[in-house]
Amino acid sequence: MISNGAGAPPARNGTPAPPLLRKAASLGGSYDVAGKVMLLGDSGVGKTCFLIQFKDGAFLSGTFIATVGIDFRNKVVTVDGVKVKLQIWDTAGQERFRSVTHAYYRDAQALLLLYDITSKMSFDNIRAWLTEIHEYAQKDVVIMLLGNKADVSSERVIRTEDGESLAREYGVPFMETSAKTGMNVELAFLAIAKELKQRAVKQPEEPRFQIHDYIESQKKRSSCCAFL
Ligand SMILES: Nc1nc2c(ncn2[C@@H]2O[C@H](COP(=O)(O)OP(=O)(O)OP(=O)(O)O)[C@@H](O)[C@H]2O)c(=O)[nH]1
Ligand SMILES: [Mg+2]
Repeated sequence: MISNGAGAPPARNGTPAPPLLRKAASLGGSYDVAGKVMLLGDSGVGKTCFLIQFKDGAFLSGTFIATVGIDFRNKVVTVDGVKVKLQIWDTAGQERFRSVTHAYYRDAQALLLLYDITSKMSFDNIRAWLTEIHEYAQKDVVIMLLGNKADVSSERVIRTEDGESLAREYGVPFMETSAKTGMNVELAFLAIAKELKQRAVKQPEEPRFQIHDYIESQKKRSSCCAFL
């Protein structure tokens, strides 16, 4: 069994606890595993709304207030009986804050890279974001590509297939999301939590968690686009 974080986790089968798990326990608090997730993508794609939808189940409509610099929220999710504390960093998409956010890439275990399905520019900039990620993030960082604002089908300019093929090219999982309706928002974070949990507490006989397969089997698809 895994400790609730109040003390050192017990050794399983005589093997010491993996580093992520040990670190979480030594920090105290009621969780078993901790990990840092960063939200990335152009200004206005919906990163802050995506985080608020996950954290509070609410949608920030009305005037768009661009994030200044960087901010974070914590949320603990339970996956397969293990409590995973996600420290979610919400970055500013505006170019002038780029040097501030670069400094945070190195510490992140997972990156959620968003574009807006109603903005071609935000989609075209994904390649540049991936170049930055490869430059500044850890080699084994988990990356997920998300096409946000899937609720606005009337203004869609990026087809689902375009997102899928870009994700395939870079070997990253993909889905369309909506910070407004909540579509696939929780799933994105749960998939990350499952991956982090597996990395921290995987038993030798346990099959490796396949994030691509998990997302493909769980994701909801937006019903639209037949006309595109
Ligand atoms: N319809 C719809 N609108 C959204 C969605 N997500 C965000 N928005 C709207 O898009 C605008 C920008 O959202 P933010 O979450 O502030 O964008 P951001 O990516 O955090 O932008 P920066 O902080 O500048 O990087 C706001 O007006 C939101 O209400 C969505 O899924 N659907
Ligand atoms: Mg923001």
